[in-house]
Amino acid sequence: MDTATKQYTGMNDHGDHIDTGIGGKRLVSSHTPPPGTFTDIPIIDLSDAASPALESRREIAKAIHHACVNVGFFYIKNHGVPRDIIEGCHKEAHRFFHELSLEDKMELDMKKNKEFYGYAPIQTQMPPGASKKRVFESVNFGYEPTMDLGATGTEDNGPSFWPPEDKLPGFKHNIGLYYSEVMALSRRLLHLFALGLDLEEEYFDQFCKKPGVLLKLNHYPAAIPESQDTAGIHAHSDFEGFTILCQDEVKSLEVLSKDGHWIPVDPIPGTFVVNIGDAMSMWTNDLFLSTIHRAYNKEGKARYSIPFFFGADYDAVMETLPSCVSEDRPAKYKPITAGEHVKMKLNKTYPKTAQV
Ligand SMILES: O=C(O)CCC(=O)C(=O)O
Ligand SMILES: [Fe+2]
Repeated sequence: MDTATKQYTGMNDHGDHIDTGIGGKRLVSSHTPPPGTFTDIPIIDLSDAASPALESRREIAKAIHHACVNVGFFYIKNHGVPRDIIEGCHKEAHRFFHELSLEDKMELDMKKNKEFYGYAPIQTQMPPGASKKRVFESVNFGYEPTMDLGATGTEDNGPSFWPPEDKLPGFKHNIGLYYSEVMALSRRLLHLFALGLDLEEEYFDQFCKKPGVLLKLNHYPAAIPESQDTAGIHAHSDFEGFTILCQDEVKSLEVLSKDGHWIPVDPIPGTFVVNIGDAMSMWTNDLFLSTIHRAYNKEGKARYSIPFFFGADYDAVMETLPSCVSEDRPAKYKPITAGEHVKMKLNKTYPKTAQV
């Protein structure tokens, strides 16, 4: 098949609706979008994110707020993460997936880690109890205060599985450089979210002392040996507060618009994609959209992506934000700790008996 016209065949999410992670339904339209339909993901310039002028910060916060309410996805440029550190992280992702044997990778098997850190392989067979195969491989690394310049303590949320230094020298160091940068960027974004929501700029800091964050390396191979499957990740919303996604140059990612159309989120050099996750949607009483997205192999090429999921401290109680409730908009969600919410989702996504 011509790769340019390759159809989406990978996963069973092409019905007339998709369930969100928090009890809602999103329609999927079978019609092409009418002319004038919003199909662009906004690009927000963060050059002034740390400007001493409150008005400049407020301008950016307004643009972010608008994107969160209307799309749930936006690109950020001039985000401050050095290019060589991003390239270094991509290089390490490549080394992880190609220089380690499957046996080495399985030493880090996520099924053996209480916190869902570690490696999850491609599945060529449907595992018992699973509703979907996992047609990509990935590895997750949890919060480490040594990789957080804003850390106020020295505790992690449980140890990650890192590949041994003699197997992949320099891996942890280079991933750590990227980790620290996206942690710092996340903390800047939190201030902008707060400002846009008419809260004190530092409002979220109290809930993010030992945050539930996860850096994930994804590899979607060009072809899966002995399988008809194409690599991809099925339509889903992310669980945490928000995600900072670093893509390579291969086109693959799509988001479901409010009116039910799949919109490409093609890579733009020098940018990250930010998307709202379920926790932020709950926290804002559904004001911010945790948008359904998927990635599949449209170009017939191997692809790597690096999402960084940012969630509040596991013991932080997410109670609907004061600026997001009103008489016409009563609170929809009961208070829940960020940990309870995320663990419930992770348990469903990666059951210890059958990873999906
Ligand atoms: O690979 C991508 O572009 C998206 C990955 C993703 O959505 C995820 O890992 O949650
Ligand atoms: Fe995702």
